[in-house]
Amino acid sequence: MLRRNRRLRSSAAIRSLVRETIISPDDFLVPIFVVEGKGVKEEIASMPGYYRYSLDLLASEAKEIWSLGLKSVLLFVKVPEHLKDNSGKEALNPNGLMQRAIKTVKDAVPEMLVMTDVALDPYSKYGHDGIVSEGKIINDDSSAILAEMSLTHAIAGADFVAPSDMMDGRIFEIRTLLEDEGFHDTGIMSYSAKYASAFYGPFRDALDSAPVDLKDIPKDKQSYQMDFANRDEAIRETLMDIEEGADIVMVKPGLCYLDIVRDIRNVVDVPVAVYQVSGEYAMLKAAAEKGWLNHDAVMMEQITAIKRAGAHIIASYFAKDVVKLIS
Ligand SMILES: NCc1[nH]cc(CCC(=O)O)c1CC(=O)O
Ligand SMILES: [Mg+2]
Repeated sequence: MLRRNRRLRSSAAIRSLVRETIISPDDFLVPIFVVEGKGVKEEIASMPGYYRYSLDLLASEAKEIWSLGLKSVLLFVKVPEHLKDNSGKEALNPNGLMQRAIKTVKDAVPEMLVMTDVALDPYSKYGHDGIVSEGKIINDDSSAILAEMSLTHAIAGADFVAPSDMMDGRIFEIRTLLEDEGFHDTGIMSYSAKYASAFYGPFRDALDSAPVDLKDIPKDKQSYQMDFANRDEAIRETLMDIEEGADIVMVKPGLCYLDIVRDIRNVVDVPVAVYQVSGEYAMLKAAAEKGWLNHDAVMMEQITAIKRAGAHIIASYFAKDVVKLIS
């Protein structure tokens, strides 16, 4: 007898009854960009509708995010030029912008889950995620600094640190130092399979954190972020991070890496996060502004695809747009 699959598509009611992937506010991690100053809410030119906030406005933004039913934020800072060097000194400042941002969000919304980006690029005069010496990013020295940086975040009250640097062994370094210092409850969301992607452009504009064009300074991050041609390598990277103590693992970017998301989801027993990055956000905003794509329809299709591929958690600049649409 003919199987009539269309019976399960014949009405909105049956389609919603059999729908396999449902989007909820609890799926999202909301990235927030923080800057020094007062009363600052500045739009990022390449990310229409996304802003950098000074601490006084960060508090109200956190409250607004919470009021929308979003419970988790991922903090990033734009560090003043004069504080950037090749040592990560400012990253370790207990009264640094990130450390103050953590306290600001926690004071404003104590129940908010606060995660923090851990990498040196915003603090680096060279725009790299680690210490640069003789044309190389020095892995072990950078990992040690990143562990100290994570500790300052934990002391400031971060619930999770999110190392986005891709140094080998940094998860072990971070976990060991947090345990030694008694921060048994501070989690690690590791950017485990992070690719050397061209989709980070708008983010680097937002934080002024791109690699500089100087002699003996690598022009890109390909010696530490992964080659986008590689698939099996992502499993090795991810299993290593779990072994070293990661509580959550991440694939990044999102849309062009859904095969990786599914591969990882099939082999791990920890939550899988996916970062729908700034370039993915900018693409849709630009096409929608041109009237070439239906913003909300494509946004929901992209977010659903990322979750369908296996993401438990989606870091997305669309988070507020989505929850306003689905509530
Ligand atoms: N290491 C810092 C970091 N953390 C998240 C992103 C990109 C996020 C985005 O593009 O939305 C980057 C930029 C980079 O690695 O160069
Ligand atoms: Mg790794």
